[in-house]
Amino acid sequence: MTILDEILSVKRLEVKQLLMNEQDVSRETILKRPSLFNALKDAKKLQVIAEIKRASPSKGLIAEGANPVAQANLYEKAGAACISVLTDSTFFKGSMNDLAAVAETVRLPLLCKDFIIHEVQIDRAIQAGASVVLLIVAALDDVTLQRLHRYATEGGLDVLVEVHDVQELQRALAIDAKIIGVNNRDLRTFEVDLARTEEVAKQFPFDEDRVFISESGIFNEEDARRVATAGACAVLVGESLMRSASVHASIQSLQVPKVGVLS
Ligand SMILES: O=C(O)c1ccccc1NCC(=O)[C@H](O)[C@H](O)COP(=O)(O)O
Repeated sequence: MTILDEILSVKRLEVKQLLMNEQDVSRETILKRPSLFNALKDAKKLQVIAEIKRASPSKGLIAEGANPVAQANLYEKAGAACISVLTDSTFFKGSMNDLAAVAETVRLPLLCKDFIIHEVQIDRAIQAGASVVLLIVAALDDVTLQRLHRYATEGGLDVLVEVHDVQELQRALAIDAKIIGVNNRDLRTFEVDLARTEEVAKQFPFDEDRVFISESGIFNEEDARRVATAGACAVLVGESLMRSASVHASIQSLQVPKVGVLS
């Protein structure tokens, strides 16, 4: 059993619980946030999606006592383009309360980073103030992927569709995903390799309608330059920012010039 299988079995139980309380769920959101797609598309420099990450299956505790609101404020002041909040509690020690608290303070696009398998989780993300949700291709069959993508888009959300290889990229393109991220972390071995971004980039249809993001294992300017050279317009960064002594300096160092891939 892979870690993703383990996580998904917990998510199925969580969804059952959420559905028992479904009458509480509305798709109301309080604040309209800027579009993540536009923020990434128009920027001249590599953009940073800065993640609030207390712990992870691969690294254990990273910053257990971190205050998500204080961290999000640091990210916003340092020039992050989007804040990502890990809301899973079992494996990442996050929560929907973290997301809701961050939503009250920052005005940036806000990503609910979880393992979404059902519409009810999207409703909860909207309710907590998210403007972006993550759909992981490896976690979903094609029909469910398309259904959840449409549901989130119709709910006014941006959707980050995560892939690990070229096959998954083709599945993301088949549903016309606009924001596609390559996760550099192998969810079976936890091995991180930025070559994943480079491999997928070779088959990525760079055009005005799509943005390409590199996720995981970005620690320094050299990493940022490498994925920017491959065509990424943004990086999603958790651990290195959570451990950074100067979030401002770290984020600034990742904002390297974007490399034009459009012909
Ligand atoms: O981080 C993990 O160990 C992990 C394990 C299994 C599934 C997902 C996992 N991480 C989620 C993420 O996508 C990362 O938090 C995100 O890309 C940031 O990665 P990093 O900068 O390496 O912390």
